[in-house]
Amino acid sequence: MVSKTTTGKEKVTVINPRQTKGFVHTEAINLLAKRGLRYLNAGYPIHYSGPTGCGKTTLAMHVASLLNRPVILINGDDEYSTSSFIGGEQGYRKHMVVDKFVSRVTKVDESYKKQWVDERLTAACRYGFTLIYNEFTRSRPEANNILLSVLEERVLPIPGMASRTNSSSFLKVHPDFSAIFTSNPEEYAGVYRSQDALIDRMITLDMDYYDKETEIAIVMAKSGQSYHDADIIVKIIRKLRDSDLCEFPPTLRSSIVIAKTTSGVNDESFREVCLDVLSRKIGLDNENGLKPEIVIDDIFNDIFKEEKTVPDLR
Ligand SMILES: Nc1ncnc2c1ncn2[C@@H]1O[C@H](COP(=O)(O)OP(=O)(O)OP(=O)(O)O)[C@@H](O)[C@H]1O
Repeated sequence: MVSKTTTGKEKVTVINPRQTKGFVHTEAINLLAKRGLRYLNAGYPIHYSGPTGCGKTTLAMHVASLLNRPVILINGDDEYSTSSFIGGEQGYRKHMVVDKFVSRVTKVDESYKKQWVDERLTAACRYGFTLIYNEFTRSRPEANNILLSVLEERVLPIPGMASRTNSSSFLKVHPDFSAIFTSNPEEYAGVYRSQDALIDRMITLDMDYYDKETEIAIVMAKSGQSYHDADIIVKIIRKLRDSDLCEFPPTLRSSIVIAKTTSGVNDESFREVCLDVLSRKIGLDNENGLKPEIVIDDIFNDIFKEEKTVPDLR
């Protein structure tokens, strides 16, 4: 889907998004993309908020590709500070003039200048790229504060840059700059509560796991499984997800892994793969005291009794 380039002298990696070949379009996905584009085109940042593995990042990349601008990706991180986003003065640039105009006399004129290096937010604001800030609540709110004026006043304060460039310490945000945020409201470890002022500046579009037909279409596209087998895999995952027996509800990712590592529901390793992928989600000491094997076999029995051909699962 992406090809990467770097912006001029900066070390920032820019992704040139293209329409993905494997990207699945269904009514639910197209509607979320359309809603997002509506606000982005009106100049507002958007925020896809939903549980782990529901498809936020893939959707954000797809929406960004529709904007047809290069993309800069930031993944939220607790270690980030403001300079991780805007950049800073790094190293020196040496300027040397060697003058040999008069024979036998060499004049050397050397000067050193500190060199400003843009980081990702500065590059996106300067060139009008699309910023995808994935899982932004994993960064500390103090680090994210820099975004407040970018999103509202469309200026990026860059302390320290003015002295070097003799220009203003504010960068006017390019009119083509757009921002797409993602976060997981259910995550409680390693995340921060986002400041209200930041949330207030973006349009939050809530996501949930996709509907069954969308999940089947994605599993088929990712694995090449038949509709019949993708349907059964998705049923197993959704039953488990809705059962309240899981410590970590299985996601679309689990369906894709099972579909990609087996030849289908008749594969002799199918049950084993399901157990490998799903046991930790169920939890070894789940509250109901049920062993993962028992939970999975119950779900298999429920699902396969509806099927005409019951595969040999053991
Ligand atoms: N529309 C789609 N077309 C094809 N594949 C998709 C689509 N949506 C999601 N997927 C696939 O589903 C899986 C999960 O999607 P994604 O990584 O976007 O979820 P996420 O919500 O960002 O996850 P996390 O919260 O863990 O970051 C990925 O393998 C992705 O390729």
